[in-house]
Amino acid sequence: MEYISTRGSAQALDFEGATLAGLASDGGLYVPREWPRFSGEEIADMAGLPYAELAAKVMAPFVGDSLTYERLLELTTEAYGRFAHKAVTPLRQLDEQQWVLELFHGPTLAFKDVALQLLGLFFEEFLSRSDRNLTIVGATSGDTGSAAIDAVAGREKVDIFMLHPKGRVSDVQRRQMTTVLAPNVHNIAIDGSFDDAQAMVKRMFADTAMTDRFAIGAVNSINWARLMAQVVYYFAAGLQLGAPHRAVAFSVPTGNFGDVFAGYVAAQMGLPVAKLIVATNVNDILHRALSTGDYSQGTVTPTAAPSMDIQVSSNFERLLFDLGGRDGKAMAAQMAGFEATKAMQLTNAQREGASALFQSCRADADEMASTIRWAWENCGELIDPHTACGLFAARASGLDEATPVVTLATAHPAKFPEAVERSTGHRPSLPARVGDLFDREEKCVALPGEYAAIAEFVASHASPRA
Ligand SMILES: Cc1ncc(COP(=O)(O)O)c(C=O)c1O
Ligand SMILES: N[C@@H](CCOP(=O)(O)O)C(=O)O
Repeated sequence: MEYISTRGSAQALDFEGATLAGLASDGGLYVPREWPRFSGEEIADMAGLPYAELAAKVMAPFVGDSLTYERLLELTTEAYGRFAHKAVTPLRQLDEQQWVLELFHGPTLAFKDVALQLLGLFFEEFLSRSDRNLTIVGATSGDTGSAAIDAVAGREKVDIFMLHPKGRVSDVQRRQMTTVLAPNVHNIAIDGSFDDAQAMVKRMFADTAMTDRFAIGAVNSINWARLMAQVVYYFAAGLQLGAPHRAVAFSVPTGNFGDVFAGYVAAQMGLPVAKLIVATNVNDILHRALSTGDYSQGTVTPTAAPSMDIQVSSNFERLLFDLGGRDGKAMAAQMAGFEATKAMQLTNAQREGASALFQSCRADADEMASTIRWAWENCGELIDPHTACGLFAARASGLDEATPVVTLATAHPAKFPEAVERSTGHRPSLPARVGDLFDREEKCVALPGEYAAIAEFVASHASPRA
């Protein structure tokens, strides 16, 4: 399988190359040259497979020659063996139509573990084939950071620099990052928002003073391998609810558009998907884009779902590229316009293409709180504020009663205990595996939200590329 950039001018790479490169050299995002497609019969044959096997089957066409099928299966078995639930991503029924897909049984209690546990193993595998060191530079609004750090802490040939917006992640989220004291882990709290952090990460990929010295790598959903691994749980849920014979809708709490884009990929691969519901909090650039065609960056408002406090949604570019006829030149021009003006109108083709599969919804603070309460009082389930955005949108979707709607439960409620307790009167406790989090020492540097300061810090702590 070959990977091409959404902006058309970077060199095409194989899976190994795209995984290590992260962002394409022209500033675009890598996507497979074409979507692999399974027949109905092939999908039916996947029913009942253990998660690690399903993962290897779904991902094999994307991985191509970069790994043998047997090696890929060894890696998925290792990655998903670390999850606390045997089903890895168990599905729970809330009522006649509503389901939640629990994606938080990994080591750091959010859906990010599903992809990042595997990505850490891919890095190790591919780096062992050369004498290259990788300098990972990432941005987090709370969950990617801890999942990525857990996946690479202590690994040889990798340094990780993780930027988070100071004071804008929950205490549990911050401590899950800053209490990892391995020498290859560098936490940086910056003044600014997640969007500022993400922009600085992307800028570093384009900074030849850095890229000449360091092999900069990505753990954000910039990295195609992240999304590829997330496609698998759409198949897992769809198969349990009757795929390929029945279509299922998914409601996805959304910020950077990675998780829901993985659902789009599952649909391109042949999984019957009735609808993808894009659920945002009040930071609603995606809801505005999908409902009116206006993709313009607003100011970030802090919410009880901080991981979705995002106003520049990186992976939306992948969707626009695909819906716009895969024209890299046009995409580069559209993104240059957005970068210059912070605003962009979707083309007719992009709007019409999106409306065939997507609908969107925005939840404000009261709607999130009342949904957390509803799940507790009616179904006995404690859900976190991000999941609540998804479930609010699922319940408001107006979809035919016969269509099952699966909300992706993206984080464990104990990551956001105050918000959950405010709505339910119950304070969720942290699972035993992270139980002493509040007794551990923290290590983190605070830097101004300025690119030069970040680049200087990275340059003085990273290992040269070889
Ligand atoms: C708990 C949680 N839910 C939802 C999201 C949104 O996911 P995405 O950025 O893939 O849209 C994130 C992070 O972005 C998250 O950490
Ligand atoms: N919500 C994320 C933001 C980064 O998104 P990513 O999926 O692109 O890594 C976080 O928790 O850090």
